[in-house]
Order: sequence, then C-alpha cells, then structure tokens
Amino acid sequence: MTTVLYNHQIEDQALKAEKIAIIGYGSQGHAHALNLKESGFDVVVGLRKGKSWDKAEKDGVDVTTVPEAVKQAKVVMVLLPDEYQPKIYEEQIAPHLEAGDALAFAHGFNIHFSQIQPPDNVDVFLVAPKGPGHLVRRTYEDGAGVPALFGIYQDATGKATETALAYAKGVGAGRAGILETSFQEETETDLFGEQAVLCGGVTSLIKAGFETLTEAGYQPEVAYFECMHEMKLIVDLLYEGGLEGMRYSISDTAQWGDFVSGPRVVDADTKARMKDILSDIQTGRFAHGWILENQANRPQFNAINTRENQHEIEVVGRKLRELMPFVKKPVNTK
Ligand SMILES: NC(=O)C1=CN([C@@H]2O[C@H](COP(=O)(O)OP(=O)(O)OC[C@H]3O[C@@H](n4cnc5c(N)ncnc54)[C@H](OP(=O)(O)O)[C@@H]3O)[C@@H](O)[C@H]2O)C=CC1
Ligand SMILES: CC[C@](O)(C(C)=O)C(=O)O
Repeated sequence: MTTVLYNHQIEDQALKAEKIAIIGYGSQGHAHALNLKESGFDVVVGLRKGKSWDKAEKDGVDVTTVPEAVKQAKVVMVLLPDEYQPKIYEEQIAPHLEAGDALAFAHGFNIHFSQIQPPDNVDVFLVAPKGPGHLVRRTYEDGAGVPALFGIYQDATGKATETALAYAKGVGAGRAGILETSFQEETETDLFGEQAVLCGGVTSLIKAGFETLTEAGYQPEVAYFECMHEMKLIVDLLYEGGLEGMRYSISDTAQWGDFVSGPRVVDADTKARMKDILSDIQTGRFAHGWILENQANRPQFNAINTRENQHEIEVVGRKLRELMPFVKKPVNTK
C-alpha cells in the first residue's frame, strides 16, 4: 500500500528558517504564496509589473522582480504558465540560482520533456496539488486542504525530500494527504486526467448531452440544468462518498439507468481512444504539438477558445447563473 503522509509526520522547522520565492501569482501562485505565508513560512513573490503584481501587493505579500526573488530565496517554486517557463527560466532564474538552492515545480512538464535542464548543484523537486489553485486556497482558508504529489528529480543537498515535504505541508496538502511520485508519473497522469477525464472528458460529455437535448427540441434552459448545473451537485456526492455514496442519493430509476446506459456512452471504443490519448502523452507527441502551437502564437488555441465561449450552453448558462445570486462568482470575474 502506498504511504500517504499527513502534517504530524512532517518536520518543517528547517524550511521555515529559509526564504521561499514563488514565481508567478496566478491560480497556483497566489494559493502557494498565501497558504505558505499563513503557515508561518517566509515568502517573496517574483513577477513582472502588471495585474498579478498589483494583486499580490493588495494581498499583502512581498513582491519583487523574478531575478531579485530568486537571488533572495533558497527555494524557488516556478508557478508560471508551462509554455513560458523555459524562456523565463533561462533569462531570469538560472543566472541567479546558487549551489544548494532548490528549484521546484507544481507540474513536471518542462523537466520531464527536457525543456528546462537545471544545473547539477541544485535540488529539483515537484509539489503538485491535485486541484485547481483557487481551490487550494479556498480549502486552506476553510481549514481543509487539497492532496498533493511530491517527487524528487535531483537531490544535490541530501535534503530534497525534507524540503519538498515541508513545502507540501505549508500549502495545506498535509491535511488531505501527500503521496510520493516521479516527474514522469506526475506529468503523464496529470496530462491524461485533464485531457481524458477532468477537463476534456467532462466538457465534451456535458456539451454532447446538452446538444442531444436541444437538437431534439427541448428548451436550452432545461438542458442546461440537466447536463451542466446538476453536474456539480452529483460530483459533490461523488467527492464525499464515491460511486456508492452518490448512488445512495439518487432514485433507483436513475441508478438502473446509470447501470444500463452509462456503459453505452463510455464503452470499449471510448477506452481505446483514452489509451490513444495516453500514448500521445507518453511518446511526447502531445507535448510536441503544444510547444509548436505556442511557438506559432496559439492560432488553434485562440480560435477554439472563442468558439467554445460562444457555445449555446455558455450563453444560456451565463443568463441562468445571474438569476442564482448564491452561486459563487467565477474566479476570473471577482
Ligand atoms: N492551474 C492549476 O490549478 C494548476 C496548475 N499547475 C501548474 O502550476 C503552474 C502555474 O500554472 P497556473 O497557476 O495555472 O498559471 P497562471 O496562468 O494562473 O498564472 C501564471 C502567473 O505567471 C505570471 N507570469 C506570466 N508571464 C510572466 C513573466 N514573463 N514574468 C513574470 N511573471 C509572469 C502571471 O502574471 P501576469 O499577471 O503578469 O501575467 C501569473 O501570475 C504550471 O506549471 C501548471 O502546470 C499544477 C496544478 C494545477
Ligand atoms: C485538472 C487541470 C489541472 O491539472 C489541475 C487543476 O489539476 C491543471 O493543470 O490546471
């Protein structure tokens, strides 16, 4: 059985005596910086001037430029978008790393696919929360946490594991469970999960359900409530009690439909396509496409994003959510 670690098993005094630089203050960056600070760690945020800089200042954290933050810190956590990390690393981080420092990531993409090649004399580890950054922050504030994986790529000081675990505890993961992984396992499973299940899988399932109903002449509002709004309520039950817990709350009619119709939606062919997706990730084919897409200034990403935001489910959803003031405002509009 894999060992799952919790707060009481983790020593964090050594890391509390050092400075931690959080590079980036977006979804993960703001959560790591604020949670670590409130857990008693010494944090500085490294940024360029702009939206995130203003937000970090408003939140009361120390902010400076990326090179200055790296110079001040012993541990440098890179929470920039994956696609910009190699260039910023080369120009603003690498020149200021010293022997015995630690370079850290929340996702293994750039190390695993060799886009960043750190020097031998620094520790390299990852602490990857298994949840969106805004919920890493929200759960921490609620006294809970999001589980995290940690992995060591390079242990130059002999203390990389101790540092990574103390860091994971500081962001609140030790309340939920910390598991050891490798950069390869984290990168491949994370990419697979977000493509096939959590993001790509779920959004495609929701849209296909919505389109099936509206194309059959049902009202878009009814289709929205059925296929999008109720998804959160069902997923909450899955989060709390697994499949059995969710099935306890639904009707027996729904449960019978789940048993006989679910496997008609996700069948052996779907699983075969999931295996193709995993294979593209393992061989580097997906990474290659994403790196090239960014080098071309994202023509496909931008076109698809515009089209997705105009989908009828989005138009009707915006209207209906306005009528439900208790629904939390999306984090991008706060
Ligand atoms: N989103 C998530 O929940 C998860 C993300 N991760 C990983 O965490 C890392 C960060 O992702 P995420 O939090 O989504 O990133 P975001 O896009 O939310 O935030 C990126 C941050 O980087 C800053 N930034 C961008 N370019 C520069 C630059 N040239 N110089 C200085 N700062 C810059 C942005 O500031 P500005 O306002 O100036 O643009 C922003 O603060 C990635 O490795 C990702 O894979 C891992 C698990 C989950
Ligand atoms: C599911 C998407 C994710 O992997 C995450 C929030 O964990 C990401 O990279 O944003």
